[in-house]
Amino acid sequence: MKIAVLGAGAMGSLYGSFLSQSGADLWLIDIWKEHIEEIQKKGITIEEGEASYSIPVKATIDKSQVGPVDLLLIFVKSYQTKKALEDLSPLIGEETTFLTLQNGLGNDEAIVERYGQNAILAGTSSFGATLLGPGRIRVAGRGETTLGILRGATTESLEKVAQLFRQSQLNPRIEENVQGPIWDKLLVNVGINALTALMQIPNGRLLDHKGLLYLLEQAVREAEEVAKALQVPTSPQPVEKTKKIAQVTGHNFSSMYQDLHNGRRTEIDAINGKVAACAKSVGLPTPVNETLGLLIEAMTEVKQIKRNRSDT
Ligand SMILES: NC(=O)C1=CN([C@@H]2O[C@H](COP(=O)(O)OP(=O)(O)OC[C@H]3O[C@@H](n4cnc5c(N)ncnc54)[C@H](OP(=O)(O)O)[C@@H]3O)[C@@H](O)[C@H]2O)C=CC1
Ligand SMILES: CC(C)(CO)C(=O)C(=O)O
Repeated sequence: MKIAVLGAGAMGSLYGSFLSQSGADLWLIDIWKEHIEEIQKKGITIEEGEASYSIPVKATIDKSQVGPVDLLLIFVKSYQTKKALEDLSPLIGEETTFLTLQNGLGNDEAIVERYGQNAILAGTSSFGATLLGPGRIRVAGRGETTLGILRGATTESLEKVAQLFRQSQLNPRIEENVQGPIWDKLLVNVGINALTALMQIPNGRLLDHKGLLYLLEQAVREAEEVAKALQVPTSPQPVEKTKKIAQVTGHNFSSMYQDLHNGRRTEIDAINGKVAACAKSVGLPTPVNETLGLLIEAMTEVKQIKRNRSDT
């Protein structure tokens, strides 16, 4: 199978290097020249626990070098998705299947809007990774990959992708309705990410303060009500699950904390912002999610974080 990963950051490099070990013809594509040049020279260097190892992977900034692929895995940040989908003609043929494992809502819609004629898969990843520098990532933890059909794909093609993920130690789990796990993950991010970013605290500290815990619970409950109204089959007890994850990842800094800390934009629009937007469409109030969205937006301005040329 010929595969391209668009967005070779923390997660793209992790998935790309693992998938390449299954023998797939795999390409990493990114806009960051220095990173790609380092991968071309040394492969992806992975730190995991005390171990450090390198996996050779083909990498390029030039899509025309790759040609049409069977599977295109999108791993840019959610605010980069629309722009990243613009110029994919060298990679896309009639048989190309898209796959998004990005966080938040709206990535799948953006792919459907532009490439609705192609087969599209979606899912979630509970692996964790950080980009350390050009050609180098740290795998923070291994988890599982949920996979499901969004549009146009056959169960055979989904199983073929799952089989490849199995061989690549990416622990796939096929889901009948993939919106369920996408929202399950969203509910956790809704409760943890913005609050930790605003307070500049690790995840576990949310549990130590009555007020923060209240806001976490309210944000998740509001989003749960929206999911119910939209008839998304989420798992039970999302508030308890979110608190448990805050506890288990107690010393970790959330991705939104890290983005703000590193002077980057956040995925707030695809997380709390999208919950608030979906709520409006079904006539539900989401005051806590709206407030968190406004505060992160203000913080982004206060820190004078600029949009990249790759963002929408
Ligand atoms: N990191 C994690 O542990 C997890 C992340 N996720 C989700 O996965 C997604 C990716 O996250 P992550 O890997 O951390 O993000 P990163 O920012 O590390 O990686 C994204 C990469 O895509 C590049 N990029 C941007 N636009 C384009 C484009 N048009 N074409 C090619 N490459 C482009 C970026 O370059 P530049 O930096 O120059 O913009 C960057 O190198 C997000 O939705 C995130 O929420 C999900 C689970 C865990
Ligand atoms: C689960 C959690 C909150 C872990 O930090 C996460 O997914 C994130 O930081 O984006």
